[in-house]
Amino acid sequence: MVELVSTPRPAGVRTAVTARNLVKVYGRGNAAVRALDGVDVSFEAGRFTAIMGPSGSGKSTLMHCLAGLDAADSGTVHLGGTELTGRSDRELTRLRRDRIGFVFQAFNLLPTLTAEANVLLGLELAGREPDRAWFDTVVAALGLRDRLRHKPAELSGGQQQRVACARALVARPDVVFADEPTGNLDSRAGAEVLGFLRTSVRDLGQTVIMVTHDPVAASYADRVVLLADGRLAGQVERPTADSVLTALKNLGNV
Ligand SMILES: Nc1ncnc2c1ncn2[C@@H]1O[C@H](COP(=O)(O)OP(=O)(O)OP(=O)(O)O)[C@@H](O)[C@H]1O
Repeated sequence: MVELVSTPRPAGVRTAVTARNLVKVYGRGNAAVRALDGVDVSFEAGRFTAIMGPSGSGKSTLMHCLAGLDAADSGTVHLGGTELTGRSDRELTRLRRDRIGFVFQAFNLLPTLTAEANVLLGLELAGREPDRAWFDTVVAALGLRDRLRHKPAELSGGQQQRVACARALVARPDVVFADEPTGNLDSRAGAEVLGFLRTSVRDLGQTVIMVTHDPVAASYADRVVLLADGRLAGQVERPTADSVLTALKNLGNV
């Protein structure tokens, strides 16, 4: 284990997502890869956690299993008090729709819809009425008020990712999963998106779990969880870009 700084958990901290002894194997026989090799990890509600590790260490696989996008071979995942493991695709689709927000590297906006329609699409598909006051809060926090009538092609990459963040938050999900959210952005636009994710945790009480390769991006989080070879390899509390880089170097892979 590297840089394992443990801080006492304040009383009353809720756990948003928990994985226990998670195992995921791709392929069979000699070609089998243990992408997750018994991962035990918890993510506290109301905190911003980054998942880091070398290429191939299992970050995406872990995130997909935590978010109910992929099924582990064994072990359990709980979203709050709800067990995700063993559920049908239909139940998982509903759980994701109702309780999880996603921000992907490639934005994944619908090109024919305006920014506003993209933000509200998930609620519409779920048959839920938007809370207009909350919509306004999220749109204002992301600086999107004068961009709502634009289509994605008329927006910069940073603006498109801010629309994706608004779409993730507008349904007040239990947790937002962000997969390399700044991977397609320049450093200024990336800093804006990370600053917003940080604000959504601090001011709006959101829970964010982000996969990233970038120690600077990880420094916006409250905690960094490190993976190596499909296993938990340590964590860094109150990370800085330097402390994250040191922790990664101590894994022997940078
Ligand atoms: N669909 C798949 N079929 C076979 N092997 C896979 C599949 N998906 C992932 N793997 C393997 O599982 C391991 C973990 O992959 P994963 O994508 O979770 O790592 P990662 O840490 O997200 O990597 P990166 O930082 O490069 O995106 C790797 O060895 C990868 O080659």
